[in-house]
Amino acid sequence: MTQISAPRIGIAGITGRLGTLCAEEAGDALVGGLSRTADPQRNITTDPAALAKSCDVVIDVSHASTVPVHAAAFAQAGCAWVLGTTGLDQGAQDAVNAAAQHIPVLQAANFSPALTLFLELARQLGAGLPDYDAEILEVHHRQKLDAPSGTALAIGRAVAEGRGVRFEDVARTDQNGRRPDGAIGFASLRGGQIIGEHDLVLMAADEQITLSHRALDRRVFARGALLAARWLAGRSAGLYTMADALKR
Ligand SMILES: NC(=O)C1=CN([C@@H]2O[C@H](COP(=O)(O)OP(=O)(O)OC[C@H]3O[C@@H](n4cnc5c(N)ncnc54)[C@H](OP(=O)(O)O)[C@@H]3O)[C@@H](O)[C@H]2O)C=CC1
Ligand SMILES: O=C(O)C1=N[C@H](C(=O)O)C[C@H](O)C1
Repeated sequence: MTQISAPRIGIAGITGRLGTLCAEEAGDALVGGLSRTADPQRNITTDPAALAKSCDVVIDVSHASTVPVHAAAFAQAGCAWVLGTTGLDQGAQDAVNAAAQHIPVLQAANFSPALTLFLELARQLGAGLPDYDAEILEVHHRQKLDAPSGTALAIGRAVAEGRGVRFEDVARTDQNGRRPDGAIGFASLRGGQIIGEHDLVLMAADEQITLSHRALDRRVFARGALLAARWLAGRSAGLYTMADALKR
């Protein structure tokens, strides 16, 4: 691994809510971005291969449908990839895993430092309270496209991992019928301009515990994405997490 001291950064989804903030946080390190509409004056292209050639690392906060194409282009160019886009289907996730054989990829549904620690606490709660009913509630702005949020799914995976069960066997998004033992349930609310709220609730007959996170400023994600990009550029190929980047 050759750590790059001042990596050149590109942003996929640069015109979006989070992409705009990432561009601001990148400052002079920003090389350009990806959009469905090119803007040569800002070095915004529609071609992922062209962006990747001019960058050491791309922060990707765009749309799940772009993931397979980005995976192939960035792997081909040898460009590091910080992937924050959520709503990936299994095909897109397979493309991410394949790219990580060739380039360093840091995938995080949530770039917040506190939320990253939340995942570790969720794992511990899952392990320590294996028989409690686990429910995850997430609330987001009215424009959000995917549900449950990527973060909610990551919290659910952490609880399942703590319990030593396959997430796919216990995840429950449909609340109809009697609650199966061991299920990990999800509920989503959409409205207003809520930046991102996540609660993990573990319930027994005689007590309950709630772990809560509230994003108060979307910039927390942008700052985390930049930290991840600077940490990732120049690393060996592999699939990394936000927890890796935050290790002291
Ligand atoms: N990891 C994290 O911490 C966080 C992750 N996210 C995730 O980042 C992603 C972007 O979020 P956000 O910035 O709020 O979203 P926006 O919709 O504001 O931005 C996404 C951008 O992606 C581009 N895009 C490319 N292809 C498509 C497509 N088919 N449909 C829609 N947009 C497309 C659009 O740019 P153009 O029109 O110029 O092509 C758009 O502006 C989401 O998946 C979200 O869940 C969000 C917050 C935090
Ligand atoms: O779309 C958003 O806004 C957010 N998406 C991420 C997710 O799906 O978990 C992270 C954050 O909650 C904001």
